[in-house]
Amino acid sequence: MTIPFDETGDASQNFTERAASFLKKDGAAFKAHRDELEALVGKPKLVEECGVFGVIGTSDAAALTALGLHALQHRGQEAAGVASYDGKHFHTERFLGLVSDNFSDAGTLGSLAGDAAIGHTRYSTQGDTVLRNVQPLYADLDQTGIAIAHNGNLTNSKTLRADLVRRGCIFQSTSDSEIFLQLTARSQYLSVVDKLIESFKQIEGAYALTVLTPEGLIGARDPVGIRPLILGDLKGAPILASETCALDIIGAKFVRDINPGEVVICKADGTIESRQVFPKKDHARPCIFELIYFAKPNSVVDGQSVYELRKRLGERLAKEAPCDADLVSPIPDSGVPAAIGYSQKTGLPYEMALIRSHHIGRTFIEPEQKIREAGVARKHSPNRALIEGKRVVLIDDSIVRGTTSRKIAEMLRHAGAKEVHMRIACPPIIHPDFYGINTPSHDELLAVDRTIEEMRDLIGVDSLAFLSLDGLYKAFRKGKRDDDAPAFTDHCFTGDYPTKLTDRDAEQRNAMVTQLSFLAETS
Ligand SMILES: O=P(O)(O)OC[C@H]1O[C@H](OP(=O)(O)OP(=O)(O)O)[C@H](O)[C@@H]1O
Ligand SMILES: NC(=O)CC[C@H](N)C(=O)O
Ligand SMILES: [Mg+2]
Repeated sequence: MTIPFDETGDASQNFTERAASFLKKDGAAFKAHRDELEALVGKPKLVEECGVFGVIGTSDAAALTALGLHALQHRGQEAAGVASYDGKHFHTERFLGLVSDNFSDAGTLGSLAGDAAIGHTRYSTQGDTVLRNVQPLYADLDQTGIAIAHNGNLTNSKTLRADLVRRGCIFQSTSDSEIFLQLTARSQYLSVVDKLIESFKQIEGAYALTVLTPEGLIGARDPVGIRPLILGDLKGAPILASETCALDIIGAKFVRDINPGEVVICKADGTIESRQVFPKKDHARPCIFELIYFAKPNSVVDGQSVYELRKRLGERLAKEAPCDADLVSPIPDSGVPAAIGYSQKTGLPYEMALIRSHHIGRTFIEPEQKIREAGVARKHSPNRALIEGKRVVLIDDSIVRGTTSRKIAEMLRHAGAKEVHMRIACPPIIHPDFYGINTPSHDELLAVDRTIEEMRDLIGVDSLAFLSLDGLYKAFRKGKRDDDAPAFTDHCFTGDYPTKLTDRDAEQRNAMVTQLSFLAETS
């Protein structure tokens, strides 16, 4: 079988060996950079939005899962894990660090026996970056087992946890995702699928799940469809993944999105049973930030090309906020498609004012501010020869804490730019997120309680403009935002949260247990 990842592979090796060697080559440069960064700022807690994957009914299930996770690495750089099932036993391997750091030897992949596997790359939202929180999480149930990989964040997990602990449940992690296992274990239903579905009835918040059970590979998406989950097919073997880029790497076909509130049960013979466990909605309300930042540009999310959507954001931005400048440059990587759209619409030349190191990942999803700052400084360097004496308009997808924009503006000025302007391809982010993007507090967000002029001054640019909310919806071809039934989960701009926020409300009333565990998180 020749698939995109191993066109240059060694034909004398088996599939697992080729997958391991591909991951090893790809990981070496990244690892070198991580070591360098660690020497500079101390040991980082590697962190990043999670990616999930699952496959059933094929040999090499674990190797395919590791490749899928590698394609989803942009969603979580903190930790990675794979669980497999061989018909009798579950096997798991979970590590802190990148997929390529830990799944690049055939021995590790080979120990994950069976024709079904799931995997997870982690960007932590609840629970520190320690091994006990690394997914897939596994639990023994009555007469069977279950392994689970969760993308998203639950908004009532602390409340449920406190209640379960009072009733004698023993938690093994501080991750919100363990709630699925605890509630599933307590259900009186006979089948694992029914037990799991019963757990969903008590859970609030965002989840896209891949779950491994002896009854099959299960996929589930929360009733709103906040986080993405797709179904694919590899020569009759069902695949579940966060994004289509994970199908491309293994040569699998896209079948369809999993619907909000839907559970699919995939069997080893390729059959797929679908259950709509929450009322069917006309459309999902996916998190708008997936399209703006999280998803890979070559992915297709809810039927739309992420690259094309981001280009349209740039075109719309050009219409709303033109700029008198000599050149347009992206803040790479996520600013690139919008900058292309902005350049094409305005006619200003598209140039690279910043050169991006290929050995450093995403910085926003790093867990600590000092790592984020060092990351931006080492990831981007100015293209002095191009920008000296020029008026530059920089395009980025978003400003969250302002770490990137502040550093980059300073960098371009030092490199001799005559003017530095900034255009942002989404509105100001003024509300925290509780669904899987780690911005749970108002205080961290640059745009909270600041005017555009105050932000401009703080960032240190000559002018600053953001895309309007209407412009965002129009660029995504959704017309004007329908306030009664918005097409997206867009609370970061509007404050309109699509689920209850039980834990947040309890915290505001000071009615919440804040110390989840008495075991030090370093253990
Ligand atoms: O205002 P901030 O808190 O800095 O966050 C916003 C920045 O972070 C993201 O980039 P990141 O480096 O994470 O990823 P990218 O390489 O995909 O652009 C995003 O694209 C913005 O550049
Ligand atoms: N970003 C995510 O999807 C995180 C998943 C889960 N809440 C965790 O912290 O591990
Ligand atoms: Mg960026």
